[in-house]
Amino acid sequence: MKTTISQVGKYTDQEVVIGGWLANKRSSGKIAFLQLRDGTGFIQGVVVKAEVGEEVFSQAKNLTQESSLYVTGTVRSDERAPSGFELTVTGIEVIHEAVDYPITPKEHGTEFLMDHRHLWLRSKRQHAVMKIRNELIRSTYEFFNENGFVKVDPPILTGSSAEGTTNLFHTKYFDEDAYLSQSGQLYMEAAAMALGKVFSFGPTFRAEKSKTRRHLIEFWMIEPEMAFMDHEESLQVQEQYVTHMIQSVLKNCQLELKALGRDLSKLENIVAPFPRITYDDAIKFLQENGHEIEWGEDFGAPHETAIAESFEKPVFITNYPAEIKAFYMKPHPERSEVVLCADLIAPEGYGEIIGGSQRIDDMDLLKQRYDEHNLSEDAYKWYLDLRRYGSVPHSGFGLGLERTVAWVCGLEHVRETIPFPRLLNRLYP
Ligand SMILES: NC(=O)C[C@H]([NH3+])C(=O)NS(=O)(=O)OC[C@H]1O[C@@H](n2cnc3c(N)ncnc32)[C@H](O)[C@@H]1O
Ligand SMILES: [Mg+2]
Repeated sequence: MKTTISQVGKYTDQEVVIGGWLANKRSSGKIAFLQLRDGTGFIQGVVVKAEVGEEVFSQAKNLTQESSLYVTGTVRSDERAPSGFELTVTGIEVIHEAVDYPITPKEHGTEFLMDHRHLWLRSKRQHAVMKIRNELIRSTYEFFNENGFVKVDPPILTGSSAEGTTNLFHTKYFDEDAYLSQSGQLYMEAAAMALGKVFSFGPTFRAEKSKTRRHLIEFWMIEPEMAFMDHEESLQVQEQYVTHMIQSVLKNCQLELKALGRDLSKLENIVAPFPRITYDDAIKFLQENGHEIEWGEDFGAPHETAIAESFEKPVFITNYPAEIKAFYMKPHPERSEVVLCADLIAPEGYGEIIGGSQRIDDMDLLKQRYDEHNLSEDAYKWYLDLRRYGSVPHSGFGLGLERTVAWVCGLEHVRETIPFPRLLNRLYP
């Protein structure tokens, strides 16, 4: 019976054929242990010379790392195995012999691994990260579909910037200037006026010269937008969404979390509601704890980490100064110097995973912001039309997928959270 490693449990004590690769091997004169992988998982194949005879045993002994092969064997339950099963090998058919596979079982430096990302992706650790990334994506669609949101895909090639013009990727659109999308938000606002509650999921681009463990040049963002919902209602959607994702990973990715050595107690208590702290109180907290920071300044990574350390769940920091936030954010009704926004800061030093706000819904105020931010009325005329024809209160947010993957997996750097990371000075492979 041809099957995959993830399905062997259905064939205990039966003979199966698995197509895969040799991830690693150790052997003695009488027995060989083959670490096999097939993309769906990992399993150990045991080859006993006395049982398989000289020819098969010699094949096993001569197998090279990452050679592709078909293995025939009997599935055995084994509670010591991570998957709960092992294979008693009875036959080997080599498909293609891999010679001198560069990523050997010994330690390798980061740059070496990044230069071989197209192969590094095969390792058990990267496999676990990609499976958790997949679960975060799957549970995202599940949450928004179950809550009446419609998937809408904003353009990647745009003529405008949502998050300021300092980190835009320019390109030509025939004879016109164009930019790779920094955020689909403005288009999602138009979609929300047509469909009520919408969400996007796609790549976004920031030409930021930030060389930190949290910054990618190309990253994937989930951007929900909700007509008739105010700032607080949006925060409730955010905390329910993050809760759903985390609990889904805990339910469906135990094997992968174990492979990463992740402390599950750090994730088990991640359930709504999440704490909220105002920007004002965050500034006071930092000043009282020895940080040199004045009201009006933005938070850096050390500030976010210090604030988050006071909480075991992600914490919303709300109502930042208007001066340090984007043009589209709605001013606080009683304090025009702050805006109705929030960043969601993950625990354990993982920093900002969500940025969101209630949007300006008044046309004159938005026009005033265009002037203040030197935005071209032509490029943004369509965005103003959303306030000209049936404007409504509306809110939305953007969750960075890779930062969320880093937090959930307990990873040191976002480079491991995306199949082919684009970092400062890295466009290969
Ligand atoms: N629809 C919205 O309201 C989203 C809004 N226009 C926006 O882009 N907000 S954000 O710039 O804070 O980015 C949102 C999130 O996107 C992530 N982000 C933002 N920039 C990056 C980089 N450079 N690398 C990785 N992840 C990044 C991070 O989690 C942020 O919290
Ligand atoms: Mg932000």
